[in-house]
Amino acid sequence: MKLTRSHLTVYAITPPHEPTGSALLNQVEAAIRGGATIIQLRRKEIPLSQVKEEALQVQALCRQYKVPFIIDDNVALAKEIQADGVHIGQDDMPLREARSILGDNAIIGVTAKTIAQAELAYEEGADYIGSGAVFATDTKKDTTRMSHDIFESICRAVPIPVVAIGGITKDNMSLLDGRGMAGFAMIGAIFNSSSTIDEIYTKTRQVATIAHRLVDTVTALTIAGSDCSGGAGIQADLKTMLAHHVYGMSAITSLTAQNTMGVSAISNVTPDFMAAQLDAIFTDIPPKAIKTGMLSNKELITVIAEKLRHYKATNIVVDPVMIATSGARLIDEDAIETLVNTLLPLATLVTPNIPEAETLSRMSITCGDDMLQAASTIYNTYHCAVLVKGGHRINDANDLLYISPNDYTWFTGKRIKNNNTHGTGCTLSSAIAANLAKGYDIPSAVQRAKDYISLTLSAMMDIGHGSGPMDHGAGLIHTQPYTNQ
Ligand SMILES: Nc1ncnc2c1ncn2[C@@H]1O[C@H](COP(=O)(O)OP(=O)(O)OP(=O)(O)O)[C@@H](O)[C@H]1O
Ligand SMILES: Cc1ncc(CO)c(N)n1
Ligand SMILES: [Mg+2]
Repeated sequence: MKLTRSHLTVYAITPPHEPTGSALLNQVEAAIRGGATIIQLRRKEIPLSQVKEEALQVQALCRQYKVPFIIDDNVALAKEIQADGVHIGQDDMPLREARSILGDNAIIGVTAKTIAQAELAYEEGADYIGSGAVFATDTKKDTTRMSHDIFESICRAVPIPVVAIGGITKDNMSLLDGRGMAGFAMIGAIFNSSSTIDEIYTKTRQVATIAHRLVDTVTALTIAGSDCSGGAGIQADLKTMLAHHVYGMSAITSLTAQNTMGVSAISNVTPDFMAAQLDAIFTDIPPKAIKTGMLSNKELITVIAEKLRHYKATNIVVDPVMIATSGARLIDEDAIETLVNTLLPLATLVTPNIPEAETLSRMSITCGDDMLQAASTIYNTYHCAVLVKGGHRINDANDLLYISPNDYTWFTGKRIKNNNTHGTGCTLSSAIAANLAKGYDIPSAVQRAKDYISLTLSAMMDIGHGSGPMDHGAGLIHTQPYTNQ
């Protein structure tokens, strides 16, 4: 079987001896049904005669589910039963010898703890690398823990996929976000001799959901204006998506000549050109989430709404941009009705700041209770979740997420004493879209976006003569373990 990168996402390794017999087979099957993408038989504490019998049984199961079957260390056994491949450590049979025995079609994985070992393994024809221990582990007593920076350097050093191994659990996997791994090799996070089959299935589902979120390339699209100074608009959006390891694309609605002092000119694209941009994107690289920002006129809004319906776009975050931080109007007065009537019905979430929420709810907002009332009105009118941002007028950092009348949450953020807040709204909404693209639910996506914007503001970057932009790179998400899964 030819190895693909996605085979390595959920790498389930059997425990060294327990369980055995049918219990082992039942647990392996539950793991595969739960989302294991590759199985390794690693039975360090079982007599060789029994391992062969087990290997044939587990192999048959893997063949049934079309999941690669790898044997740990034992090249001869892998050859004898024609397993899909082997995994060899630095002290096992040399790679070239294993390759000469198993042939070019076998999958050969190699453990590497340094860049040099990884590079050598790649040069000698390894199909993937296993590297760690990325967390403290009790499975291999002699193994030392590897820093995540070293692990990332190994991932970046070779073009073949690298699997993280060592002490991985559903609770710590996200700490490796952005490190470049192709998957997670796990033993105890999946298998346990005292677990029921349902428990194995559930545990595997949990780690598989997180693993896919962390390793799959997800795409997101921003449909917004260009801010030539880079602080807001699609520039802020694309930097934010990159920081979340999401592949960002952009359909530009307007060009603005803008900097930290204000907006001096605006040139809108034509509806036909907007349609062409959206067709180009959706017919080739469908986005998993959409963020809309500056939408200056009703003609553009109409064509955007039509195309989002046509392509059945999902995870649509509408940032109802009306006035720039510098005070410039970014939407025609007569376009607001089109925005609320044609786009908000498609929205997963709308993210107004205080003035925008006042416009959408037709009420003034001077306190937290007003924010709640306005959110409720917007929800009842447009039937989408609402995030009313505390922003510059109420409390700067406490936002209200209103999902339904009985489901609303205050997201408090520490007020960061930084006058450079150009593009905070754009950044927050595109961070939410990036997290929705990665599979997070709305509350988790909002929390992670708040975490992110706190990092970009705390960097205290200070450029431009006016209210400057944030440092989007400061929030590179692997520099900060996220509080929620
Ligand atoms: N000084 C600050 N400290 C911490 N968080 C902040 C600060 N200022 C804004 N935020 C947060 O940034 C996010 C964007 O809110 P804001 O009200 O700035 O949106 P906006 O007015 O739409 O921004 P923009 O000017 O980019 O359109 C919100 O989560 C808000 O709580
Ligand atoms: C292009 C653009 N979009 C959105 C905003 C809102 O900050 C801005 N200032 N510029
Ligand atoms: Mg805004």
